[in-house]
Parts: sequence; structure tokens; C-alpha cells
Amino acid sequence: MPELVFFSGTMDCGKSTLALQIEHNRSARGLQGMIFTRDDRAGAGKLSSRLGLVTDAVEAAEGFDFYAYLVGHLSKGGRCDYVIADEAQFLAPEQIDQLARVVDDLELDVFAFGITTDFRSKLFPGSQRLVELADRVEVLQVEALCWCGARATHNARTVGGEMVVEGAQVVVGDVNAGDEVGEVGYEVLCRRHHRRRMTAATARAAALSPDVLPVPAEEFSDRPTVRS
Ligand SMILES: Nc1ncnc2c1ncn2[C@@H]1O[C@H](COP(=O)(O)OP(=O)(O)O)[C@@H](O)[C@H]1O
Ligand SMILES: Cc1cn([C@H]2C[C@H](O)[C@@H](COP(=O)(O)O)O2)c(=O)[nH]c1=O
Repeated sequence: MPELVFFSGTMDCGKSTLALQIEHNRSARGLQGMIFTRDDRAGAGKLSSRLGLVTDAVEAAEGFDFYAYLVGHLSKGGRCDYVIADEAQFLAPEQIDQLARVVDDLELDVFAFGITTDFRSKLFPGSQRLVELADRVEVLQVEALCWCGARATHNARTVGGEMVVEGAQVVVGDVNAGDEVGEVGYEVLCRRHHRRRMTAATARAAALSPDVLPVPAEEFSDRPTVRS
């Protein structure tokens, strides 16, 4: 039975790499996939992984109709054995409905890849629809880590290294960026540090702050004794 599968995780957990691996393994067996993406960091019509691999893809911009596109392709004698859709969080809910229709009516597997929540830890509309419609939601196994070493579960947007909670939902960008003043970047965090808005940079700054350095004993002398 063909399936709609949503491969989900934080930024930088290997979603695009897995998309490229699925594509590689299937094409190695003579299957022909149709690859879609939207607003990849590498530019329009590209599906790229931080491991350095990149492939051409059809840019599924706003208003793009997946079902109509694939019906058009097949009816012109084109071949398509499966579908890959990367950066699926950016798709509109109607486009996810079209992908479900591709599975049900065209009987093609659809593998969608994307982050579930935005920098405010709110669902992207496309990801919400995928959770609602997918036959399976697969959380990626290679876990991205928070600076504290815990599993990263949330995506933070940073400006000058500090986490921000205001701004447009969609701002294309990357992790390991945003350290310069005014520069937007992203950082994956565990929930605890996302809630506390504590990024690697602010944690580092706090650790260096005189407030948390060991305080000489005489400075405590005028403080009341804490009873246990
Ligand atoms: N230099 C590197 N060596 C080994 N693995 C790397 C390197 N750079 C990135 N990676 C791996 O690639 C993952 C990011 O892959 P990518 O497919 O771009 O992520 P996503 O699409 O989920 O944002 C990282 O979590 C890491 O496991
Ligand atoms: C959290 C968050 C992310 N984005 C953007 C930033 C990147 O361009 C993509 C995620 O790509 P990845 O391959 O998963 O790293 O999404 C955004 O626009 N808004 C956000 O809140």
C-alpha cells in the first residue's frame, strides 16, 4: 500500500540527507522519483544537505498544485514511482492534501520531510496538516543536541546569538549563523533551554559573568545564615 510518510525532527537532524539517501537507494534499483522542495537554503529548485550533497528538485512555490503537476507529468507519458517533498513545513495545508491525494488516487509513495515547529515552538500549518494526514510520522533517529548535551527538541531563532521570539514565521536560514550583531540564525535546543531562552552564546556569557564567579568568603559575612 502506498503511504504518506512524514519524516520529522529539528533543524540539522539529517532530514535532507535521508531524503537524498531514499532517492539514491530507489534510483539505484531503477525507480524514478519526483523531487520537490520549497525555499531550500541552496536556492530555488535545489534539495541540499549539510553533508554537501545536493540535487535538482521542482520548486513547489506558493499556489503550486502537486496533484495537477503529477497528473500532467504522467498523462504526458512521464514516469514517477515515488515522490519526495523536502522543507514540507513551508507547504500550505491544501498542498499537503494534494500530496495525500497523490498517495490515494495515483498510488504513489510520498515521503515528506520537515521540521514540525517554528522558533516559537508553534506548529507550521503544513506540518500540522502532515501530522493530521500522514500514514506514519517518523522522528529521525540521529538526534541533534542542545549545547547542554541533552537531545534537542526545539528550534530557536537567534539574532546576534540571542534567542528571539518575535518575527515572521518563515525566515530561511541556517544553524551556525546568527552570531554577528543583527544576523539571523538558528540553534537547536532542549525544551528547558528553549523555555529559558538560553542559547549557547548566552550560556557562555552567563558562565563568564562575574555574578556567577566564586565569591570571596568575606562578601558573605553580612548575609543572613540560611537555615535548612
Ligand atoms: N562535517 C560533517 N561531518 C559529519 N556529519 C555532518 C557534518 N556536517 C553535518 N553533518 C550531519 O548532517 C546533519 C544535518 O543534515 P541535513 O540533512 O542538512 O539536516 P536537516 O535537513 O535535518 O536540517 C547533522 O546533524 C550531522 O549529523
Ligand atoms: C525554526 C524555523 C526555521 N525556519 C527555516 C530555516 C531553514 O531555512 C528551514 C529549516 O531547514 P532545515 O533543513 O530543517 O535546517 O526553516 C523558518 O523559516 N522559521 C522557523 O521558525
